[in-house]
Amino acid sequence: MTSATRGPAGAAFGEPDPEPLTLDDFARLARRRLPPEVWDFIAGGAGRERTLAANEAVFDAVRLRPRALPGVDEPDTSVELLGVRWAAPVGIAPVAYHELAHPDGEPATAAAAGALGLPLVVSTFASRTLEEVAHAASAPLWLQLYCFRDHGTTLDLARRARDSGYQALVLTVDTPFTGRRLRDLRNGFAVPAHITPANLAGSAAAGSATPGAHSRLAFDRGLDWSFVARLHAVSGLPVLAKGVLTASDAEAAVRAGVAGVVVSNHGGRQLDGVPATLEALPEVVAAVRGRVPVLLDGGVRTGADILAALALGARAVLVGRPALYALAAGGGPGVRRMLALLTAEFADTMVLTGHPTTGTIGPDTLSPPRPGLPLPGPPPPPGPTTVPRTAPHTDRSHG
Ligand SMILES: Cc1cc2nc3c(=O)[nH]c(=O)nc-3n(C[C@H](O)[C@H](O)[C@H](O)COP(=O)(O)O)c2cc1C
Ligand SMILES: CCCCC(=O)C(=O)O
Repeated sequence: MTSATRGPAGAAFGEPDPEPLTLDDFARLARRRLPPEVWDFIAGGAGRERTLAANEAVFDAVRLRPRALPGVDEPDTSVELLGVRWAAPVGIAPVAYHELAHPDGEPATAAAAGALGLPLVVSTFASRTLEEVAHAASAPLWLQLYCFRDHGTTLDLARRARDSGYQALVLTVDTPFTGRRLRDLRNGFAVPAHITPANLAGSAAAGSATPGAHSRLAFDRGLDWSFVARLHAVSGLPVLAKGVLTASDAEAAVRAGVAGVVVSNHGGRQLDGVPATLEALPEVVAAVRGRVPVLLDGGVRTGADILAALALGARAVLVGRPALYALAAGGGPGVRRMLALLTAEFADTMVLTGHPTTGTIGPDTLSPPRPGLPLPGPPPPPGPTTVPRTAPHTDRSHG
């Protein structure tokens, strides 16, 4: 990454920004524009940031198998998720506080994603109300949920999502509290006072501007898998689990009735030292055995990365930081351009590997792992998995 005083491609500070051609270009532009502590909050990870680095490094180590004279004219990049067609197998991951990147916030992101027929997962910590985001959207919206100690707050969000036309809920299962993010601790990072979690206004969970401290006070650490059924019961919406990295958690999620699993390490922001998501994907895909779709997020930065994730069994991927970087670099039009670049790269990669549709992308699209490279191996053989017992279905609300 270039320093804050150098522009993309080494342009000296003060020169006009060149047109971004890659997602990495958007990151460089964002870094120049954002206050350093906001950049650190977005870009950073937990602990020594080993998992954060691994997410991209494992994608970088993938080697694709090309197809000579592929005979593919216009590939069909679309996929179907929960009965709905996405224009390409990529959506925007739930990311808190889009207003940190640009005052237009989540509605701008939603409009950009909608223009390309791609979904947006709205965060519990969105800086605009979920109703306002729905108003700006024209492609599927899902709502990500954290479960607060006051379950009523979370269940209300689920009902509001249903009433506003959201098509699914995404329960984040890797965050009993936010991880130890050393950059934020060193910077004393707090969300600026004018940016608030709009959907929590007036609730007991509205809390403080310091995400780490707030999560330790407000999130329900006693949550168990029975909450999946509870969310479905109050909203009627399909519920996906986000933050699954192992076969046993995948099995627990499927038994709890999820409609999908998102292989995620929260962008390296939770437990430092866990595998890169592409490494974890084969184990989860093998455990899920096709019962529900598997998505992946973490480190996806090119169209080839999307292809690699699909080759190893993901139905679709989500991008997190690139959305905020593009928003910082160019508002809604920036996000639109970022998504257009990513999907165009993916379409090119489909042609060059000989795939007319996403359905044919399989493991034979990748070269086998080479010794010494951190590449995902073949999925482990199916076998018994240890599943934590799901607690009886009780209402655990405290208020
Ligand atoms: C600034 C920031 C805020 C995030 N906020 C949330 C959130 O509110 N809920 C959630 O489930 N995940 C959140 N995530 C994690 C993302 O959903 C996603 O897992 C991760 O960013 C994917 O990795 P990528 O950024 O490398 O694409 C956040 C990530 C970032 C960078
Ligand atoms: C309490 C805000 C949590 C946002 C989040 O999930 C993240 O920063 O990774």
